[in-house]
Amino acid sequence: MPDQLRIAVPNKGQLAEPASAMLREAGYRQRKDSRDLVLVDPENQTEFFFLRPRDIAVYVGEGILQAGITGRDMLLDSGAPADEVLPLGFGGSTFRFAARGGAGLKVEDLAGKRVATSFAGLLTAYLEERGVDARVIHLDGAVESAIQLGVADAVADVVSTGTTLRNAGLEVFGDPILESEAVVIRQRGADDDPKIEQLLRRLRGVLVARDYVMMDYDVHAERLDEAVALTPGMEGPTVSPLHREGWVAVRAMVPRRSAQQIMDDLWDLGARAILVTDIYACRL
Ligand SMILES: Nc1ncnc2c1ncn2[C@@H]1O[C@H](COP(=O)(O)OP(=O)(O)OP(=O)(O)O)[C@@H](O)[C@H]1O
Ligand SMILES: O=P(O)(O)OC[C@H]1O[C@H](OP(=O)(O)OP(=O)(O)O)[C@H](O)[C@@H]1O
Ligand SMILES: [Mg+2]
Repeated sequence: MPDQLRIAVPNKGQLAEPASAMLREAGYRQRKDSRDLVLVDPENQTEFFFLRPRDIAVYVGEGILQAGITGRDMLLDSGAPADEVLPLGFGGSTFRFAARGGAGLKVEDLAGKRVATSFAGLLTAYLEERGVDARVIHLDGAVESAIQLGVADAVADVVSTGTTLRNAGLEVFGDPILESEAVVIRQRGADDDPKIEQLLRRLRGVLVARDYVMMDYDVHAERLDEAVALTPGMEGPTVSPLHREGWVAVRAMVPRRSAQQIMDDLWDLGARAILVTDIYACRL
């Protein structure tokens, strides 16, 4: 098919499940068997290729696949000619230096030392920028063991909760090298593509539906300005007349995480019949 969209999705690891869940929420078919390598979604004229997250930037950078989901850290580490076009709000992690607890290292102290990492591209660029001449030891994973096993003096690794580091008796030092999360990537300089625009609009819709709720309430017209200040909505709330003298009904989207506080504040203003509902999907 000529305008079939080809999209790369992580096949395993931390991003695989949440990436597929998000695409499913956006109305795309996703694989049922985690060993499937390709899934055709004829309704959306889209083919999904399940690939190692580390390889996704390579396929997209070469222009073989038109977009992909991977980690920002993996995109930058690859050096592939691809750019981030939409952050997706999951797979959040920080790329950081760590060493034995109490070692008291600073980044400048790494000169002449060995630093193990599975992100050699990112680490080398960071050390070069700061003029620190350290030896980068490239490992595939489980980097936290490198110090105890004596292959490195420090590591640079992905930290999420910090549990893995703690269990290995390591402590972070220096500023975070990179804040990462899952992102949609496209080939650098790729032409606009209506199918990609549609994919991005759908994913943005999922992000909004996850982060916002719809709030409805009734309030006395005299307190409307104060109420609207609490619930400004995206482009101003909908205000409709109520079949009750002096009262209006208001409807606005509010951030999910502050919904309870906003309800309390509206209540204190005299608002009543305050209802919160989930947004199933949206295009803003
Ligand atoms: N514990 C974590 N929490 C959140 N995100 C993480 C975590 N570990 C890794 N990530 C992020 O997920 C992305 C993919 O990493 P992941 O660990 O799944 O791949 P991998 O190391 O190549 O695969 P595997 O660990 O299965 O060998 C990266 O962008 C990384 O920053
Ligand atoms: O801070 P935490 O919540 O403990 O998470 C961080 C750990 O998660 C990832 O490991 P993964 O399970 O992907 O194994 P890997 O090192 O083989 O990639 C990452 O490489 C860290 O080791
Ligand atoms: Mg990993």
